Amino acid sequence: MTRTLDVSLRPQAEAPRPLIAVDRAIAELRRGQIVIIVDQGRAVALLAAEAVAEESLARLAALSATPPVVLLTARRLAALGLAGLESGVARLFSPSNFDAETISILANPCAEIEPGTPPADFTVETGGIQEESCIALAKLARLLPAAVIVPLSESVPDNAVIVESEDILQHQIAVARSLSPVAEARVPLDQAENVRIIAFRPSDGGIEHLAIVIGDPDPDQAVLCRLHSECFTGDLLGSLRCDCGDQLRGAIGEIAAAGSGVLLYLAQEGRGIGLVNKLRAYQLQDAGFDTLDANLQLGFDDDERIYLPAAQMLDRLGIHRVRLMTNNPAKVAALARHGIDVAERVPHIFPSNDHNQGYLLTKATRSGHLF
Ligand SMILES: Nc1nc2c(ncn2[C@@H]2O[C@H](COP(=O)(O)OP(=O)(O)OP(=O)(O)O)[C@@H](O)[C@H]2O)c(=O)[nH]1
Ligand SMILES: [Zn+2]
Repeated sequence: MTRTLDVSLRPQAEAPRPLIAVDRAIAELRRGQIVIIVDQGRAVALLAAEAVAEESLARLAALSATPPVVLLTARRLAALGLAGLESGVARLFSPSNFDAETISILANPCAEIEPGTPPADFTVETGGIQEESCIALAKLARLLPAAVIVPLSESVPDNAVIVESEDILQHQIAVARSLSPVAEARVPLDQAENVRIIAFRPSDGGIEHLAIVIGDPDPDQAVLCRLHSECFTGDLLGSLRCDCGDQLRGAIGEIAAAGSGVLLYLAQEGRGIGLVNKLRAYQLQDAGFDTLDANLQLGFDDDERIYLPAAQMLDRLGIHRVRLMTNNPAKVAALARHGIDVAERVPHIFPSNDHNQGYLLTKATRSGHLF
């Protein structure tokens, strides 16, 4: 007798305090507000570089006896041709103090201002845990990974959100672990009639991921499975810059033809950098960078995704062994690390077009994708 997936929906668990604090900090940062980050009792006031204007920079500077420090990733520093750091986050000091325009040039290769040469008289230091958590927060907020901080020497501004470094650095993992199914509905698709969509919500109030369950997968067998990272442009608009639309519809068709399986629709737009940053990466690609170098120019790693959310969803669905449809060996390795047995990698290749040939070639030659 075959078993069927048994998903019990539960009321949403109350979020632990650190998850709430980080979620609030993300929202504040996205609104261009100052957030306080505390590490071992030391507090800094933080603004996302993207949100810096003369006015907000002056508000930040007024909170401290020492001038603002710009934080950039080692990737962005290298892209700017400034003396390097192997990895991690750099603290930049300027004897002439930073103005908003300089910060924009430093943070954003797509800045709408005349891209002058950034002043060369910076001092660069390696940042620690606190600085890394500041950049991690900007990334969680799907902003550019660049920030401005001051050590807090005045009292904390009214209503400021205060968050611990450690809570920021643990956030992605804590959020993934908190994912649980909150809604389920039957949604017949043109390629597959017997389909259920199950929404998984994290307890921090963040974005949901979806499991698209096709047919009745038997959890005692290796389940045919696709992990699909959200791509607004490819999935919804049929963009020719990538292969995502074909891969999404192709996976649904192949799973339906095989009888059953699961597609996880993961909220990881732009390999985890968010839609706005992906559009910036496209602008850089039109200026000659490939898909990986465009990420690095923006200060990101080439791929910012983690697969704990996917493993957690599979676990909640009672699926522990899969046949994974992917060309990306890193996905196979990541799922295995998180305790899912990948019995087989099933290639998931579609024809290229004039617009995505370079993109696919880069994936094959530089990202280890197997075509
Ligand atoms: N940052 C960035 N993301 C992109 C770009 N083009 C597509 N994406 C995103 O990449 C994700 C899809 O990942 P891919 O690298 O195409 O493929 P994969 O998921 O690693 O591997 P497969 O399982 O073989 O498809 C989606 O989230 C897209 O939004 C780009 O130029 N820059
Ligand atoms: Zn895409």
